[in-house]
Amino acid sequence: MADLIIENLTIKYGEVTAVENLSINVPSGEFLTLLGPSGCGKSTTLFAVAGLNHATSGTIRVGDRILFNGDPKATVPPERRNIGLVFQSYALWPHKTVADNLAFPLILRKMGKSEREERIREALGLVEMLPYAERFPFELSGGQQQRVALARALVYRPPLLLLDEPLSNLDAKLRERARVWLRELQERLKVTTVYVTHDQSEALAVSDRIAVMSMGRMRQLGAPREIYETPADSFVADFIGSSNFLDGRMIESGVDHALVELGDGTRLTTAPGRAAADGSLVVAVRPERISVATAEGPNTLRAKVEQKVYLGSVWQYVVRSGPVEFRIQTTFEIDAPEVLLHIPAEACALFAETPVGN
Ligand SMILES: Nc1ncnc2c1ncn2[C@@H]1O[C@H](COP(=O)(O)OP(=O)(O)OP(=O)(O)O)[C@@H](O)[C@H]1O
Repeated sequence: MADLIIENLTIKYGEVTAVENLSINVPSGEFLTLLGPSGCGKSTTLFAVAGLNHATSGTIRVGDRILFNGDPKATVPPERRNIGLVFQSYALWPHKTVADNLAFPLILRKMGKSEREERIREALGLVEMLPYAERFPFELSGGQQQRVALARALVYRPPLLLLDEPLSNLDAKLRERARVWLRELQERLKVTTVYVTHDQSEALAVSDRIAVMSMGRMRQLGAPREIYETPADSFVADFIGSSNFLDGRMIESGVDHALVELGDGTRLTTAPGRAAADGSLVVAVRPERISVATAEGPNTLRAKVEQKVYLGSVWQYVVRSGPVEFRIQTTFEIDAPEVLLHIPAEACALFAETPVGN
């Protein structure tokens, strides 16, 4: 298996800069996810690694092997990159059986019949599809077809596996099961994997690390928990999970804490952070981190309950304190028109700007 190294990758389509100065190092055996909203450049990045589009500048290497460095003579064509690729559409050949679908990349590599048969058996065994070897794609469910597509990508034992929204054609239940299974398989094979999705819960569930992208740039790279709990900016705080963004101003900025004032005059002690030059800031706080308090104290505030929605496992509310409106979440029902809330200091991240980007 091998490291994937992307350095200063820029990809332009005429006036559009789809990817800008992207650098990521994916160590051997890692499961890295490119996560971001539609159009942020995830697929363009993945396609550049596969050699399916023309990068403008930068370097792409697998281990010591240069795949792209801007010099056309050094660019390795896609069929010689030896990368396993799985797309959203399974792209199986409809007129070939499952076994023949897997045989094709091996025939291209001029592999002999007996070795081919052994590899096909091994790959179908990995994805638990061995009994279906002689079926045609139309005789399989969507989930089974996706397993075959994965087996076809793995059959020649590539050092690098690229997956572009591979589960998005599956229904929600199957999708959840498939991601657990996919992650287990990847851990077993230790194949370096780059996974593209716009689904944050999928990214949090399967990845060793996540690269959050917006408008062609990487906003944050880190382990799922790090991305969720300490977002680098307000875009990440907004895109991963859900956050309240409360306008305020900096009263006191310390090394290990800050004191801010919200629009209703409430003062909150928060984690340290930045304000804009004029002292204005936004406090990002996740609905599930706000709790109902039993007595007034530091970081408590009284709010009117304006909306209530039952979501099955939790209740969600919109509450208001003066001009400050935010969402909270509880596992029990609040019946009163007013509620006393506690916002823990460590649950408050400060940013100089409200979220921008897509
Ligand atoms: N062949 C192309 N010609 C011109 N612009 C393109 C081309 N392919 C992609 N783009 C543009 O590049 C940007 C990034 O597209 P890309 O497909 O990488 O986004 P994405 O994050 O994968 O989105 P999605 O989740 O919708 O697939 C978009 O603005 C898109 O319109």
